[in-house]
This record gives sequence, C-alpha cells and structure tokens, in this order.
Amino acid sequence: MSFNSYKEDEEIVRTSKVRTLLRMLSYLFAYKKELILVLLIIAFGILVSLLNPLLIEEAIDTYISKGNLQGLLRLVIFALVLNLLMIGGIKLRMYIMAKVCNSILLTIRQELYSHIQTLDLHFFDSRPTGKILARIIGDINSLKEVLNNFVTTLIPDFSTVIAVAVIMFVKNPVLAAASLCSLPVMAVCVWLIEYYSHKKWQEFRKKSSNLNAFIHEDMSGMRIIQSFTAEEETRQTFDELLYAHRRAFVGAVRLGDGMGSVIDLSWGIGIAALYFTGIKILGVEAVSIGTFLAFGSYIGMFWNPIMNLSNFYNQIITNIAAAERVFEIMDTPAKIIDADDVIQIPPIKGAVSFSHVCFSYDQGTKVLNDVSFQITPGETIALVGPTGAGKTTIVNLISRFYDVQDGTVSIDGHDIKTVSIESLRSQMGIMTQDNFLFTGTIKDNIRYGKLDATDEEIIDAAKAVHAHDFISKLEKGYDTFLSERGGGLSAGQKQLLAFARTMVSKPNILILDEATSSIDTQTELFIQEGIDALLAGRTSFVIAHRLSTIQKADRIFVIDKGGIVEEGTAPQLIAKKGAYYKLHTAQMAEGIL
Ligand SMILES: Nc1ncnc2c1ncn2[C@@H]1O[C@H](COP(=O)(O)OP(=O)(O)OP(=O)(O)O)[C@@H](O)[C@H]1O
Repeated sequence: MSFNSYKEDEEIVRTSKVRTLLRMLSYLFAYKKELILVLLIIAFGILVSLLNPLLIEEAIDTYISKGNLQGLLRLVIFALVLNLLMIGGIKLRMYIMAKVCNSILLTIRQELYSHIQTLDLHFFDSRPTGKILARIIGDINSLKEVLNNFVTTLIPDFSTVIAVAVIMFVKNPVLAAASLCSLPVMAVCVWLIEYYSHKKWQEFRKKSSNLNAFIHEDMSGMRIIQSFTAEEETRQTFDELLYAHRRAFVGAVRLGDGMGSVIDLSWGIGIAALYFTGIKILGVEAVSIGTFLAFGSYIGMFWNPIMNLSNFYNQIITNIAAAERVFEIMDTPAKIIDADDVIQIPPIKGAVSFSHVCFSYDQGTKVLNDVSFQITPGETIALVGPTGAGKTTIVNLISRFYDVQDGTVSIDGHDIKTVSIESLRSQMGIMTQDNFLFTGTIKDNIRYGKLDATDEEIIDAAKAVHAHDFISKLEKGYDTFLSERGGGLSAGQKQLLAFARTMVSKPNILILDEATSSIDTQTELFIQEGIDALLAGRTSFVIAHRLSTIQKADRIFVIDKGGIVEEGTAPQLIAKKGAYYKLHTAQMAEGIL
C-alpha cells in the first residue's frame, strides 16, 4: 500500500475532463422545475438586451431624426418597463440558483461522506485525515461556482453570442465579418492557455491538500510539539508548504489571467475593423449612424459574453481539478463489503475460531502466518508479545476491519465473510488506548454505545463499571458538557466513561486493545472492578503490555513472528519458562509487576 503524507503530492487518477464536467452537471437534473424557471428568466433577459440596440436604432433613425418626441417617449417607457422586468428577473434567478447550488453541494457532501464511511481502514491508513477533509470541505465548495455559472453564464451567454452573430450577419454581413475577424486567433490562444492551465490548477489543489494535512496533523499534535519545543521546526515546515502553495497559485493564476488579455485584444481589433470597414471600405453614406451605433452595441454584446464564457472556462479549468478529487474518492471501491448472499448473524454466543489464517497489510511481509485457534464462549483471552508482533492485527481481523488472504475467521461457526458487517460489528465492543470522546454531555457520550439507551440504562452501565461515583460528584452530573476528546477529565475518568459506553452496548464479544495502557497502575487498580464487570460472561480479547492486567485471563496467547508461540494460563506459562516467562521476569525486574 502506498502511503501519502503532507510531504508528498497526491496522485490523481487521470480522467476525461468532459466526463467529469458532465458528471458534475448531472446533479442539476434533480432541479428541473427550478432550472426551467431560471432559463425562462434568462431567455427574457437575452431578448431584452438584444432588443435594446434595435430600440436605440429606432429612436435615432425614426423618432429623433424626424423630431417625433411623442413617439420617442412611448419608446422610452416601453424600454424602461422591459429593462425593469429584466432586472427583477436577474434577482429572482440569482436567488433560485443560490438555493439549487447549495442543495447540490449538500447532496455531493452527503454522498461523499456516506461513501467514505463505507471505506475500509486501508483507505484511512494510506492518507492523512487533513487531505480527506480538504476534499470534503474545500474541493466541494469549489464546485458551487461551476454549477451556478453553467446555468447563469454558459447557457445565456452562449445563446447571446449566437443570436448576436446571427443578427449582425443578417443586418450587414461585411460589417459583421469585420467585427468578428479576430475570433479564430482568440480561439487558438484560449485553447493553448487551457492546455497548460489545467496542470497548474491540479498542482495548486495538491499543494492546498498538503497544507491542510499539515495543519490538521500539527493542531492534533500541538501538545507534543510544545513539549518537545519543536515550534520553530514546525513553523519552518508550515512556511515551506505555504510558499509552495502560493507559488502554485501564482503560476496557475498568471496563466488564467492571460485569457482576459487575449479577449480584450480581440475585442479591440474587432472595433477597429468595424470602423475601418464601415468608414473606409463601405463609405459613410452606405451605413447609417443608427446602424453604426447598433453595431457598436452588438460588438459589446458579442465580446462581453465571450469574456464571461472565457472566465467560466477558466473557472472550469480551475475547479475541474477539485471535481476530479471529489469523484476519485466517490469511485474508490469499498473493499470490505457484504457479499450479495450474506445473512444476519444470530445473537453471538462467542465461539471464535481462526483456521490457518494468513494476513499481510500490503501484499508483502506476512504479519500472520498460518494462525489457528479456537475460543469457547465466555473465555477471556489475553494476547501478549513484543511490539509489532501482530496482536492488534488478530483482533482487527475478528471485527473484519481487514479481510484475511488465506484461511477463515469464524464466529459461532459462521465464516465472518458470510454474515453482514453491521450485524457482526454491532455485537462487538472495541476499546482501544485512544478512547475518543466526542463533544457533548457525558450522557451523550455513554449513549453513543447504544443510541436508543434510556437514562436508566446509561446510569446502570456507569454503575457497573464504577463510573457513576465520579460522574455524580460533578456539578452537572451526567449532563456535564465535555469538550473535544473529553478535555477536563483525567485519563482514568475518560477510561471509565469509555467502559460505560462499551458496557451500555452490551457487546457479545469484547476487545480491549491496550485499553488501560495510558493509565497508571494505581488508576488501573481503581478501575479493575469496572474491567471485571465488562469481561464477565462474554468472550473477551485483552491486549496488554502490562502483564499484571491479564493475570485472571482464562488463556494467554504469546504472539511472535506471525503466530502463537505459547499458550496457557499465567501459572502454566511461568512454569514453562519460555517466552512468557522471559517477559514476566523482565517486567518484574523493571518493577512493573
Ligand atoms: N495499517 C497498517 N498498514 C501496514 N502495516 C501495518 C499496519 N498496522 C500494523 N502494521 C504492521 O503489522 C505488524 C503487526 O502490527 P500490530 O499492530 O498487529 O502489532 P502489535 O503486536 O499489536 O504491536 P503493539 O504491541 O506495538 O501494538 C507490524 O509490523 C506493523 O508495522
């Protein structure tokens, strides 16, 4: 598996830009009624703006030149009403589009978030959280303008450009050809700019993502940074990433800005060619002042939308890179999924068996090699062994966070690949060293273990694990508000809350992975009764470095070199004088036991 960090740019799978754009625009189809209304408003606006130069021509050539003031007044009032209606329409259109675009972003965000939740741990292992956040927040936000401008810019401006060109050619083909003579040169320049710009914007997104990942990691590890006085080093890294981000932005923007200049130049050439052709080639008598003025307006009406279209094009190039990043995650297949014919596993009794299990994380080194064991319901199994031996891997396979490459993991005789993941995991309780507590009250945090738990169930669970005493002593008891990660509580108290959360879920299989390693021996003694209450009557796996924690285990597995090297009760293993005995005597010598 390839790992990515804030130090490296992500690799984005190459996809067709047109397909990405169409996929993005497909979200608009859910809002057909709103879009039809918006398009009608836009059509009315185009009609009014196309009519305006003709009204000017009519005013000058028919009324002003003949001194017909009454006719002129009627024409002005007519034009005023049309233009006021057009302005009202624009406001309504903006409101509808803002609503539609925000709803689409919400949908995309929900889809992306739901999909991310189905992805297996391989996905999260391989990239920093900050980079995932960058896609959910920043990249999705960038899609808003593209969606909005597709309807409000591309459709109306493209129609305007065509309509204006037709009117110009119908009115005077020579003047029309002269006014638009610079169009082919502009098209080639825009294509060249687009070609180089897309790469620059992709790079910019990657640099933004790196910066995001670094900030996220930095903020999460602030306590460590400050305790090691590493502020200066992290500031330097931050500066480097920031400058790389700025360089990428400037490079991308500089190219995009070239687009405006090319269009300005083409516009200027068009005006010069109009007057040169009109005055020098056709002669002033051949073209009326009204026609000249109308053509002047039409040139503006032609090049203005072209400018908008080029800005939109620029925006597409800028944001298509963001869309690619969002869709890439949506297209990442979830590897750990239910097969079509899975069944709901019945209430678990707790017989767990590994049969010739082989597993590796990255198809390389085998972490587990031909591991087999049988656990009877209600047994407490302790897993010990050197760091990196594969203890956590074994419990991760029981919860099916990863799939085995060879062999079978079964629970109550069911191969876990044949039962639904939801029915399996909902009957398991997993506690790790990092007992994540969420922002919210103590009650909310305990209820997380069983969302429909009553207050009585919550209090009973807290009492069972001996958390009730300290909670009741808090000023607001179970309604005490906890900040992120349980700030304000001691390590032991956080641990007790996590025990209560697991207790309320009444798991049939319990996994404690170094659940007590962050607390001192005194606190561990204090919460021992809580642990005993949790373990009672259910199959449990306890991983612990401190051997004192697992003395009461029914069986101890010593894991090393990809397998179980010893197995038995604590007294049996000590008598054996093997690997466990060595660990035991080493901890005795260190005074841990
Ligand atoms: N997500 C992962 N991706 C790749 N390799 C991994 C991953 N998790 C663990 N490993 C590797 O697999 C091996 C077993 O790791 P595991 O976490 O199961 O060990 P452990 O016995 O629980 O160690 P510790 O006691 O330090 O927690 C180690 O060599 C580790 O580097």
